[in-house]
Amino acid sequence: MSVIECKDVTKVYGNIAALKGASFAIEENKITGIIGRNGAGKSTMLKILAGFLKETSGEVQVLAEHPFNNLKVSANLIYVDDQMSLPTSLTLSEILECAGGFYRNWDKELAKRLFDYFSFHPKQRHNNLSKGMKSTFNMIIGLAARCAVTIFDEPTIGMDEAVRKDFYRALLKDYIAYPRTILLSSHHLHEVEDLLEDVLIIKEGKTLLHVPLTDFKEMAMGLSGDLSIVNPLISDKEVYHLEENGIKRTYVVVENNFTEAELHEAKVKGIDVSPVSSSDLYVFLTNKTKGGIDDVFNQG
Ligand SMILES: Nc1ncnc2c1ncn2[C@@H]1O[C@H](COP(=O)(O)OP(=O)(O)OP(=O)(O)O)[C@@H](O)[C@H]1O
Repeated sequence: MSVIECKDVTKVYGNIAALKGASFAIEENKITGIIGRNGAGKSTMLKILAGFLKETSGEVQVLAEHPFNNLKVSANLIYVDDQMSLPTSLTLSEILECAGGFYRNWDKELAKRLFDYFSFHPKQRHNNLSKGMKSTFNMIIGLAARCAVTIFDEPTIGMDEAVRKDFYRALLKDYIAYPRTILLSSHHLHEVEDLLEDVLIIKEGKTLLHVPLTDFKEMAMGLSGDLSIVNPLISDKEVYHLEENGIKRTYVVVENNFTEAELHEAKVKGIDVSPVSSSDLYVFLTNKTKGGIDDVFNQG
């Protein structure tokens, strides 16, 4: 069953089109990674799902309701980012108490255990926390709320390496014990891929791809060797990336629908065939322009 459905969703801010017709459906009780480069439209999309922003056009349904200013959606959904606005007059322990009154599945014990584990002081105030500590505290609220739809928008901003690892572990453990629909946005596929069931890639305001992570991992193959030999081998395949290494050598990343016979032929002809990591493929698919940073320094 789909918990979230978007059809042709657009969002325009002044003269900037942040979303240009995004369509996808998210199934219940899955962890989906919302992955995309800076400015791709991830936060805009997630804020629309959370009901904080209204789409400019298109259809959005969360828990079978239109989310904007919707009480059913806000009672069953939590959106966690680094700008979560929490009452400045309350101490951290008072904030946790209030959250307990708001979210009906609130796990007080879990919140307390995480609070102690990360060494927060009950009398501290959210405003005075460091960047990483704010993210950690927000994550505690996001996990303990146990909302049917839980959105973490780049939740690890500012967290050090050890805390990040703890966060991902806590998320996975709690999800296994209490399955729910979790959306986790990140620029870094490699950092979150062990957690994800599905990956939804947003590029320039549109959904580029929405597939199980296992499929994504096998989607591409890299071939490197003599250009004149590689070219005929890939003539019927979609090319995701092309790199010229020297006058005749090329490295090309293409869709992986090779037959055993084709792979054998490539190897016999001296072509190196290698798998492509999901994070490399993600970078290739989301590159804005052909070429790379080196081109900036090779002008003139
Ligand atoms: N409130 C706003 N007013 C005007 N433009 C905005 C606003 N919020 C976002 N944008 C623009 O919309 C586009 C998408 O931004 P968004 O924050 O959704 O992307 P993102 O994928 O979350 O980016 P990042 O990974 O860098 O956080 C960008 O061009 C951004 O500058």
